[in-house]
Amino acid sequence: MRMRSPDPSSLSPSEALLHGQFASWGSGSNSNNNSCPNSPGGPGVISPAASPTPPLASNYALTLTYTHIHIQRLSPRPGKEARLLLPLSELVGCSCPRAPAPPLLVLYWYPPGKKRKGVSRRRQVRAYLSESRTEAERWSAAVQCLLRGVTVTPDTEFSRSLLPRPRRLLLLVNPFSGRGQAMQWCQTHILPMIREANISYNLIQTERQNHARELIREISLPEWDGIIIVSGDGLLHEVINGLMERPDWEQAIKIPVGILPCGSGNALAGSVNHHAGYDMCLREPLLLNCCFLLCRGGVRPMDLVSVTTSPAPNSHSAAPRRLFSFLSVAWGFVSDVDIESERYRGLGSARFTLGTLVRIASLRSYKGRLSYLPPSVITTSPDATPPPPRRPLSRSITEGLEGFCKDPIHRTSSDMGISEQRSLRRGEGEREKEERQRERERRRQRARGGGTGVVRASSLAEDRERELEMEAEEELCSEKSGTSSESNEREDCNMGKNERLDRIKDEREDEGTVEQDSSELDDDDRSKDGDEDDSEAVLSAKEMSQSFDLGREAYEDSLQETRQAFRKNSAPSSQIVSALLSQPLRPEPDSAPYTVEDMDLNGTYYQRDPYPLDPRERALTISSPFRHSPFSYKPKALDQNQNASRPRPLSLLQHSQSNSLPPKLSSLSLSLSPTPPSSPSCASPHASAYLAPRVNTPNSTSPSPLRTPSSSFSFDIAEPAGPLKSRPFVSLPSNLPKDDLLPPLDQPIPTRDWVTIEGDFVLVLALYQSHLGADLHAAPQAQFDDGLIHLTFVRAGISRATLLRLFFAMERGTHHSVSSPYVSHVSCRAFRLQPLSSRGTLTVDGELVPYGPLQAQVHPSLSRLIVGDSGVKITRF
Ligand SMILES: Nc1ncnc2c1ncn2[C@@H]1O[C@H](COP(=O)(O)OP(=O)(O)OP(=O)(O)O)[C@@H](O)[C@H]1O
Repeated sequence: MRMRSPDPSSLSPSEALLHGQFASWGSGSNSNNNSCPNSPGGPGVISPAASPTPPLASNYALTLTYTHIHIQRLSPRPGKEARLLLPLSELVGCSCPRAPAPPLLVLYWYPPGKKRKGVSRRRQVRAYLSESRTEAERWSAAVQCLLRGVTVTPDTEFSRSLLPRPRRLLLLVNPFSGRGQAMQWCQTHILPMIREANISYNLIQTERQNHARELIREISLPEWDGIIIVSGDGLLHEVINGLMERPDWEQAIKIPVGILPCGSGNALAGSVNHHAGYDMCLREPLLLNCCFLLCRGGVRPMDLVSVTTSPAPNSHSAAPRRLFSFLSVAWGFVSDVDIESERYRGLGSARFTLGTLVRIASLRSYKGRLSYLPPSVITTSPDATPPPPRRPLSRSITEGLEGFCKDPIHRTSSDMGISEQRSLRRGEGEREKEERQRERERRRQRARGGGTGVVRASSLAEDRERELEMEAEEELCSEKSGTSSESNEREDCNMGKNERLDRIKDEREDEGTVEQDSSELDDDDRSKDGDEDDSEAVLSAKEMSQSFDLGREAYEDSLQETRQAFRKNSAPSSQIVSALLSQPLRPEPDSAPYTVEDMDLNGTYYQRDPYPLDPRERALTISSPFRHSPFSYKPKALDQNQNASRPRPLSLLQHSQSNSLPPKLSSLSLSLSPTPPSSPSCASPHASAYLAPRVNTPNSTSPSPLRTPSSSFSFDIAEPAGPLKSRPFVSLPSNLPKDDLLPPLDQPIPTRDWVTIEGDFVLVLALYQSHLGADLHAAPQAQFDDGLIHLTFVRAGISRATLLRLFFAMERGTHHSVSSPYVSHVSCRAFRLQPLSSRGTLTVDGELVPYGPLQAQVHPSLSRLIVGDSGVKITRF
């Protein structure tokens, strides 16, 4: 029992709404208990034969204020210790069971208790026996009035008639979500609490994909006070889109929606939990927190993002498709992990951790173009008159590049670490070198007059990252020095290290005179000599492979152990990763080292797998993504090995068969054209010549506008990574909110105010909630209704160690302090993503969408989310 001051007798009469005397019920001490006072029958099933007064009854004085119930034991042993202050904010409800039950005031209290990780609520039912039924009902009505936000004063005559009608909720349960526990948790946790909060409900189990979407399109909404999803985020995606497909979408989308987390990611539930001020938690503690907040009933506005995707390849219509998203758009690493980790679904949320490790071990990158509109730019419709010319608000990305970057947008990326110079053909090296020399001069002049400092910061971070990698290599070398058979590798290691040290030294010397220019110097040095560059790349690939190679057995053992650990307990990511990484990260003596096997004429490395994985997990490995074409290709077999024992949602089975590897790509470069390369035509049927890719053969130095017949270079809309969710075609209402910041998907975006980055990406993530999963605090600054899309993008070149650090830090939301020039976090109001790699996965709210150009715009506060008492703009439902 939690005894707290103040003394109820010290309350001023103006604070007290009610005061009365009660006797104990049940155990006699009325101490904490987790059973209903009417047990074993549960609330409202009281046996009249039950003894109302135990042998040693206690007496209590109860005082109700606006915020608390003060409980003072009068006998036996009155005194300071016999006081309890019960905050109304921790109650979900109260009741007065009907006759023939005794006249009881029953309080349903869910105080938060500290757990090893996060908060766990514990149900406590406290029952007090009143002198009369009228008195018990008066108290029950008073407490419920306060919980429902009814205005009361000390003069109010409390009765049931003051209470608004009980709330009615439609619960939609996906019985297959997460580990398939949704129905069980309904019985054990959700329905009992909802009943205690005096909420009436209808529960519908979904039977198939899109069932919820179809239901929501048809039902009469005024009958419901809220629609609650008992599942993962995917079912809410269906509900939101079902609401937006209704002719009355404007009212429909205002119906409060809530989520009770039973999925494996539970991103929105993680955000709700976080904004309520609770520590990160998973599984039942998270469910209890969210259910508690639902019963409290606070609602606040939530932004929705309108996403326009390319048409599905097999669809009749060639028109882009529009859908509404409440959570995220992901491309590359994040969507790959989401889709590929379906095979570990039995692990619950740990599937993402395992998926992350697997994907980090076989890292891929994707060529593409990302354009976004920063939030401070006030832009009207693209058709409207352009605003007066002013300096673009594209901050550091284009700053410092004026004059350097005339038309080819992809060069702007070099300032942020994309360093596309490294992928330039040798024939272009001289011209580039001269250009850079001139730019260096310009920068020197600018540096004398002050500058942004952004470039400098990036280069330092890059140095740090290189140093860290060298430290890792050094460790590896020193470990290897114990084994004589690997002396050649040791030499390689040292050579690579010395070369790099020299290079950093050179750069720093230059920095002594030119503060802001390190990234250019770095690039300059790198492109100094094509031969040197190549050999260094080979070395680097070798070093990197050594650093991160996991031997087959070690990996499989650790995987096995990790899986066992997962089964026992769905631990937070960091514990899981430690379990996995506690295995020595050394190559097995027998296993072939992870080396460059071959290099084709285009500079594409073919590598052996870092470890002979299950063929399903075999994937690409990047040696040194900036230097040459990043991809080497290993075909990925379809996942034949799904666990058939457990019924699975159709979409999950489909996802699990995704064949999402990028194809073998020769080194690509884009022909340059004066036309702003911001149209997504690369993947549209109306592809423009300026984006036509060309093959970089040794003899082809000039861009060819013609398409190559090679299928791997086809930029027509590619097959999606896996079969897409079959959505019945529903024509959207014509008066949906317009994406006034965006032109149609097949037209170029405005050049003014937009920022475009082109290059090789490891991931692009657009998030509008604070969490990407219940334990991934990926956008700490995000609010439900901030009117912003929070973009994180990671460019190729990032080391695996840094990427892992980034995800670790994301658990605590501290990843913005992970300094790497390859990682960027920006906010925007609209963006366009144009994948230039012909294969990959794109997800919206974790659901697969057609792979191809996609664009999105935020629509602030379009919907309403049940969040409990957190936040300021709360109305009750
Ligand atoms: N009864 C059902 N049978 C098959 N599929 C269903 C059923 N109900 C819902 N679905 C679909 O299952 C997919 C996954 O659902 P959901 O996202 O809610 O769970 P999850 O994937 O376990 O959770 P999370 O997204 O948090 O990982 C959704 O695309 C949804 O449309």
